[in-house]
Amino acid sequence: MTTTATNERRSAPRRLIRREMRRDLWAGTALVLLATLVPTFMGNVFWQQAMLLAAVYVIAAVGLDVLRSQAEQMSFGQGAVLGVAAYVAALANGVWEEPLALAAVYGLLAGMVTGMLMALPSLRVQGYYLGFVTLAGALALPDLILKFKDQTQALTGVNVFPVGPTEPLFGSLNWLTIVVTAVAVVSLFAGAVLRSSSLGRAMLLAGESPEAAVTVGLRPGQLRLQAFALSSFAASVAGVLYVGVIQYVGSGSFTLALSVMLYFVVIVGGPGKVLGPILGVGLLYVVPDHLLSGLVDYRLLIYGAIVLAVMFVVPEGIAGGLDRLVRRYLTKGSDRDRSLISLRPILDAAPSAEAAAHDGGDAPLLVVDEVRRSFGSVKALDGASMTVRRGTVHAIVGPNGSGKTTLLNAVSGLITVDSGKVEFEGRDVTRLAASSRARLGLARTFQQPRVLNSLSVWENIDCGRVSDRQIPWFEEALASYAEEWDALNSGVLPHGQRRFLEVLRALHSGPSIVALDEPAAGLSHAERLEFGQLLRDVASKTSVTVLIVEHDLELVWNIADQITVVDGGRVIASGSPAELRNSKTIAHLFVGVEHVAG
Ligand SMILES: Nc1ncnc2c1ncn2[C@@H]1O[C@H](COP(=O)(O)OP(=O)(O)OP(=O)(O)O)[C@@H](O)[C@H]1O
Repeated sequence: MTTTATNERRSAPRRLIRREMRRDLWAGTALVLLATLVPTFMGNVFWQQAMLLAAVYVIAAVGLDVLRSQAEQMSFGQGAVLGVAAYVAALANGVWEEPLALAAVYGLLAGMVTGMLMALPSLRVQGYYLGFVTLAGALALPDLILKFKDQTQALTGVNVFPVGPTEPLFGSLNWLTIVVTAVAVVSLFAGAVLRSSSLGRAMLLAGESPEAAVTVGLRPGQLRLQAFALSSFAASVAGVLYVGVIQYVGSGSFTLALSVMLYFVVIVGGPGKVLGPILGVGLLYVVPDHLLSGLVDYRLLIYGAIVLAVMFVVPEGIAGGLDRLVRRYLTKGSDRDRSLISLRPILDAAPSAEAAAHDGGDAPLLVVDEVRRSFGSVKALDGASMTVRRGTVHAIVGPNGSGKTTLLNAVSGLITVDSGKVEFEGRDVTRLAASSRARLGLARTFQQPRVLNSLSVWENIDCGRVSDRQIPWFEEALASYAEEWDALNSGVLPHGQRRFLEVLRALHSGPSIVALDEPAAGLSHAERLEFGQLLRDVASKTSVTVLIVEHDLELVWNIADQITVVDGGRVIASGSPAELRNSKTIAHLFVGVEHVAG
């Protein structure tokens, strides 16, 4: 068999930061430097402090953006994490009289613990439910500070005098200004590096489609916790720096309004964009609090109006809107002009000896034994059994609602079964999670291709690759397209090409079997013919077994070695197309089969 475990490094495009982010990173760096250093060198202490606080908010917003747009998690509690870190650092230095460095460490630890406590519910709930849980954290913090007023000195607040860091070095320039500015710039770069990394792509896939993520071996819960840890770290760093800038914390310092502002900063600024946090902080903090300082009591009202206006005009946020404009007017040519993707030349690169190679001899690759699964009173699988041989194209067919997709889900582990057994490569995987099955070589595609439009074609193919399994010649052939496909935006791919992309992604994980759910749905007649031949070649040239659920019987009859017919959750017939062609048992299920089979 060609699938091997190897530590060879892939010859994929390697870059620390995605090309299209670099311009924004330099612009963001320039904006941060200008905002903090111009008032500093002009000796304007008021604006110096205002801009340092804005930089602190940028740091927290970059972290929240990782959570919001990379991991697709909703948190309204970022202000509380920042607040706990700030409060503990202030208490440690101002009350317990610990040195500044140790106080900062206490603050960071307290913020991280708070963030991770808020993250735990993300293992069970997501979306708005998670948002509400984190909102409770943001609501509770001011009350908790008051409740423990003796310990928190809530009535007087805590003053901190970071003498060393605020000592002038040159004019108004001090270490605090240098550190806050540097950390804000570093946070922009760190966010961009994360987005460009395989970890960032894995987070994105797990956030947008947890189902697709587990089928390439990712663990979405773990990735969500990692995203929370990163964003909590950013908020905690921001909290500690907040104490240096404001030099005071009190019960009213970290109200819900702070969490709301940070969330809106991300949404209004442009989720997933380098410049988003900077533009968001500019519009939602600097404008209402300083440029319109007389209206500060109407802060929430101003936020609301700005959010509504921006969402109406540029739903993708200001940075997203700017990006669209730049693409439209400044980018020469477009992805639409490029040749799109193809599997054919890659499969044609197969060495001729490949077809015969199968580890494991004649032993079946996959055995499904008497599997049952009910949804309420519906018996989706009612004792279904099936044996899939290596290197074959094996089709599952049956009428609508007969249990085909459920059978595929039981095989790939996307659902648990009530009883019965699933064996893969001789191993009982019935109780194994989908991600673990994927790591063993069980790949999967979906009825609706799970393609991440914000990533390039190559990044989508390479998305969340977690094991070292690979088909060496396939990787070599694929790598020759890596540069070209890395420059191709997957958002422009038509439906049929998105299917190819999913198959490429599945094969890129070096599977023993690839399970495809209705791959021909939505394809034109010509595309179906091409796709059928490609699947045939996948089985014969890569030794990867193809398990396919399909309604298109013409396709099935033309490419399948074995067909399993499902009805009412049971397997009612199984055999080669020749064996099934004249079966009276199933003829009534497929009007026109004989005609199709010709
Ligand atoms: N998550 C679920 N909750 C409730 N019922 C479900 C669920 N998944 C499947 N079912 C039911 O189980 C039965 C089998 O569904 P399944 O999707 O496996 O059929 P199918 O053969 O793939 O159908 P189709 O060809 O229309 O895609 C159907 O009655 C369906 O309504």
